[in-house]
Amino acid sequence: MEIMCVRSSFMTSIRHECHKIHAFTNSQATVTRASLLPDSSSMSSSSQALLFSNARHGMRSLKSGRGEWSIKGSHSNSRLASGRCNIRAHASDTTTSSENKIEVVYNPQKRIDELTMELNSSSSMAVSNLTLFSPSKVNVFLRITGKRPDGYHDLASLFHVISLGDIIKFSISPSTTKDSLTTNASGVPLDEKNLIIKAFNLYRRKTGTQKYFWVHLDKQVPTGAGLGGGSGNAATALWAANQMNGNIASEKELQAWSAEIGSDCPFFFSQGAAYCTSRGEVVRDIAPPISLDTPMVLIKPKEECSTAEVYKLFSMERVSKKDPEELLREISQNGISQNVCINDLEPPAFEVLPALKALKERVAAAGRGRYQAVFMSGSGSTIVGVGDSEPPQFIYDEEQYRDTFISEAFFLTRKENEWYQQLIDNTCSIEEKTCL
Ligand SMILES: C[C@](O)(CO)[C@H](O)COP(=O)(O)OP(=O)(O)OC[C@H]1O[C@@H](n2ccc(N)nc2=O)[C@H](O)[C@@H]1O
Ligand SMILES: Nc1ncnc2c1ncn2[C@@H]1O[C@H](COP(=O)(O)OP(=O)(O)OP(=O)(O)O)[C@@H](O)[C@H]1O
Repeated sequence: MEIMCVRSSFMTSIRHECHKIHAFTNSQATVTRASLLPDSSSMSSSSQALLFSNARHGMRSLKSGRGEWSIKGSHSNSRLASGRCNIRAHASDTTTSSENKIEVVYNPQKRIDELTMELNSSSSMAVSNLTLFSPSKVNVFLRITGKRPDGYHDLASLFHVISLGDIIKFSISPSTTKDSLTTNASGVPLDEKNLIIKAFNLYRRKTGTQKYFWVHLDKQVPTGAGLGGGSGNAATALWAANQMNGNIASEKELQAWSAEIGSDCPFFFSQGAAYCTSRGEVVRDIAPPISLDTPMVLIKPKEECSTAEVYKLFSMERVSKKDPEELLREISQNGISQNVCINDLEPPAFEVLPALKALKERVAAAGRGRYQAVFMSGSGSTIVGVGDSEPPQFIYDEEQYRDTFISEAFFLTRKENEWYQQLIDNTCSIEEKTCL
């Protein structure tokens, strides 16, 4: 018997599946012993800890008066990149003389595939509640190739979705006149200026639909960070509105419409890695050029960078001469390196925020040999170190960096007809890498 669960609802699933074990062994008998044997050798220690703790909760909640559930296995401290989440569980019914063992293999990716198929087969049915992960992005390189008459700049950039993201809960509102938005974050507008509300207005205008929404935005991505958090929210809201209206628009239509909200929005309708040109809205999907299990650290000082202000200070005299197509080829063939991670917005951003230049230089110097590349994302103010999930020690030690935002992240992709999924415990899994 093979039973699978989705990682994000691991605890619920394990409870459910343990009930099945119970029923399978003997519906009258009390299952008195079960053990979980995680395939721990291939999991990172943080994933193991989480699985062990969730498993314990699941088991405890099942424990009958006389029953005893236990978990076997031990944590390994080694941090291993490939995070298979298969777990083998043996349940035995010791009220009978024979040991009745069942193997339960938790294969999260298979479960995700299964759920996706279910969703696809009912894709014309509108849902009334939806919770989605809204990821952010980094610009692995960002070349500015010209100034346009409309005030925007032409760019050529390798964008990649990353695992740092917000959680957004959507439901259909009884209102026929307005959307309602709440959030945990201060400083994020809750009115028509919010990119989520802009996305709903756009969706209704384009499709002629009349549904209004209740939304709660649980913000984890800092604003003014060059991580496109707001743009990701807008793309996620368009996706949600479409789901809640029976998927009447195609992904391509959502992508094209989203350019009216912001230059970064259409990218989120790629599958996670894309070469973007024009003002950012011309999106060419590419195979992820960097291994998805490559860790990175995001370091953002408390000061924000305004995108408009950075572009205002930009000058074509300070740009790199490297051909962006060449940069893309190099990274696809040889992987990420400091040479390819060029961001033409660094000079103007460092003018807006002089301390950012020093931060980038210090991270690069302190992490030499540790990070394959250190660069600024978008218009700043996030500095990204690729190759390690920890910042250099001075970030923790020095008073000036006390309110610095620090997060580990991984590169992330999605499948067609599916939205991005949150990585459990922010840990990359090998299944996600092979499902591309
Ligand atoms: C820096 C990047 O994040 C790189 O991905 C993007 O270029 C910015 O994209 P975004 O935040 O979606 O930007 P938008 O909301 O479209 O534009 C904000 C402001 O940035 C400037 N802007 C933006 C994009 C672009 N290609 N050229 C520009 O000059 C414009 O002054 C614009 O008024
Ligand atoms: N849903 C939203 N989430 C965050 N900010 C929003 C949202 N809607 C509107 N905003 C406004 O947009 C500003 C920029 O936020 P955002 O997180 O997109 O910045 P960013 O990371 O610099 O984006 P980009 O990389 O696209 O330049 C915020 O200061 C906020 O006032």
